[in-house]
Amino acid sequence: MSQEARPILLVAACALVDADGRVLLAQRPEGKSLAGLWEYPGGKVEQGETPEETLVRELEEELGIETRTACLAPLTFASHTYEAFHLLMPLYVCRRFWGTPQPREGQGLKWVRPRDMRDYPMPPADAPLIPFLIDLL
Ligand SMILES: Nc1nc2c([nH]c(=O)n2[C@H]2C[C@H](O)[C@@H](COP(=O)(O)OP(=O)(O)OP(=O)(O)O)O2)c(=O)[nH]1
Repeated sequence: MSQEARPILLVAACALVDADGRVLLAQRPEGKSLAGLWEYPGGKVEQGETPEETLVRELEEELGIETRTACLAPLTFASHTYEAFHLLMPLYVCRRFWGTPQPREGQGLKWVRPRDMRDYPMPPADAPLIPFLIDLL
């Protein structure tokens, strides 16, 4: 696919942080692209949504937790070219949420210290974001 034809895909992602400064990673289930890799919860920004609204929706759908747009602080972003699209992915930090994350879509879940994240294979867009979390936490 030529550079011009590759669309930009906007995906909002969230580093949920617990009281011990650990970040929740979710393992992409079998059958999805990038299956088995550990990612930040989130998803595609739908028409008419802000990225913050996307995250409030996705965190509820994927993990069964509640948060608010005001509880999402922008940290950094990924800009990465995949075969079929160019991913633009703002990464937010959320320390204030209600409920305990549940694997509602059959995904693996793990609370991980940022310095240990390199032990978890992640999509290529995600690894460059780890130092920002190490600095923050
Ligand atoms: N949610 C999330 N998606 C990520 C991360 N890193 C990364 O490259 N992605 C990519 C994977 C997907 O191509 C896209 C997010 O799509 P999605 O999570 O909403 O939808 P999906 O699982 O149905 O994806 P797909 O099977 O359609 O590719 O962004 C990440 O840390 N979190």
